Amino acid sequence: MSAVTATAPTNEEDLLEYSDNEEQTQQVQSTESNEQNNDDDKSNEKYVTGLQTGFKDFLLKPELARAINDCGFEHPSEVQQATIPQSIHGTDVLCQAKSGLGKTAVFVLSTLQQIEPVDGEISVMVICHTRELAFQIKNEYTRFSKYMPEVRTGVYYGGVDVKANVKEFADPKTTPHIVVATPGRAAKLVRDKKINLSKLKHFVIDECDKVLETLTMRRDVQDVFRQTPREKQTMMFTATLNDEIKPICRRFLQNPLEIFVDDQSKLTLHGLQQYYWKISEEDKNKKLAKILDDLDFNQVIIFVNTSKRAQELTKLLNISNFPAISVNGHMKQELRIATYQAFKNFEKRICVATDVFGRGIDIERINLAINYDLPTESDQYLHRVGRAGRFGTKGLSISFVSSEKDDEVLKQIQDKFDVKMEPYPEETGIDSATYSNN
Ligand SMILES: Nc1ncnc2c1ncn2[C@@H]1O[C@H](COP(=O)(O)OP(=O)(O)OP(=O)(O)O)[C@@H](O)[C@H]1O
Repeated sequence: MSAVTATAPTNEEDLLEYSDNEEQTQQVQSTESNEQNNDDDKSNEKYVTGLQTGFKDFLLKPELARAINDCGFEHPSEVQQATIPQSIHGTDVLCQAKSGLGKTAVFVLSTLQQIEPVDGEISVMVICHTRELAFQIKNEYTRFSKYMPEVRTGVYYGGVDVKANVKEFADPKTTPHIVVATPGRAAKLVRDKKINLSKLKHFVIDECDKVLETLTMRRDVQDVFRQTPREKQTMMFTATLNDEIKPICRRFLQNPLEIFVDDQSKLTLHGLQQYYWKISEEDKNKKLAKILDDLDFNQVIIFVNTSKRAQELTKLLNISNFPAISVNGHMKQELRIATYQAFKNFEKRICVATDVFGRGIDIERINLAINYDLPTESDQYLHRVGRAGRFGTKGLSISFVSSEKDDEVLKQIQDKFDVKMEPYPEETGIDSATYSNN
């Protein structure tokens, strides 16, 4: 991980001039500014650096310090150490750091540290790409603002009646100080003039590469961003950030602290064993059943590429006595959130999901991620398998490879992230001690 401070001037016009085909080149004046971050390069194997910085060194509000303690966080992770000292003072941030090492806490703690809640004023806006992730981030705010009862956080996403949202924003006593939203719903509320962002102080985009790469989402975010004051803190986070998307991110930022993982191999999760299994499409169900029978997993997430396949596979698993649930885009919104919650609460151990669950979702007990369908691009693979092995824990991923296209993607994954995936050892199996955290 390397950190640089960058001068990336932006103004409202810059954003208005956006063109989707436009490639912007930023003149970045970068200086290696943070020795601690340079040291991190060498200790990348560890998720907490040897410096043993404690959360108390950040001099956070006592209410926050107590909540952190209640969460059982002992030491800040590498990315938290590299980012929080500046982000709590209002510096803009563009941060890439590997999956599961606590990027969420960076913006949740930084914004809660700085917030001075005023009735009727929205201070913080967090945008992310899926409804489940918005819901999860809202819960993180609830967890960390436990001792700040005056702070209200609300979550807003499509698929639910907008009227209830509008009612909340109409009354200063119920208007949230912190809004967590998906781009479409946030833009709708802004376009219909139902929310007032003129007092906004912090703007956060989680999974920023995904949000800004997808044209509809990017347009929605721009519409929302334009309604916010120029003077504010903007922070962006992701595990994957390519060179095409960086300049687009920078357009929203002013003099940001930038943390990048220059060497993609460092994105590999060290606690995660990764296997592939070359099989035909027809054999997938049989082999999946074998894995579920043979392995001693805690919770498993099985990724497929379409909602229809998710539904069919879930049905089949249930018929075969593997009690499974599914989260996919073909479900009613309330059921999607309820299912996410049930899985998070360990009520079911097997979840079949599309990429709705492919990024950001944090379920502690998942120690097995299966790509029943391999994703079509390598970055998405990294996000998916990162659902297992959270925060330096052990985990296992198995990816079915069943077409020429899959072969290509497998090669890209191994080259890009410099990871040597082994064929799944069907005969010998895998010692559960190597992927189980019990
Ligand atoms: N300092 C810490 N000590 C212990 N646990 C932590 C700490 N920071 C974060 N965690 C926990 O680690 C898990 C992963 O954090 P989080 O979801 O923020 O990761 P992330 O970096 O956003 O990952 P992704 O890129 O997959 O979205 C969460 O369960 C979180 O509560």
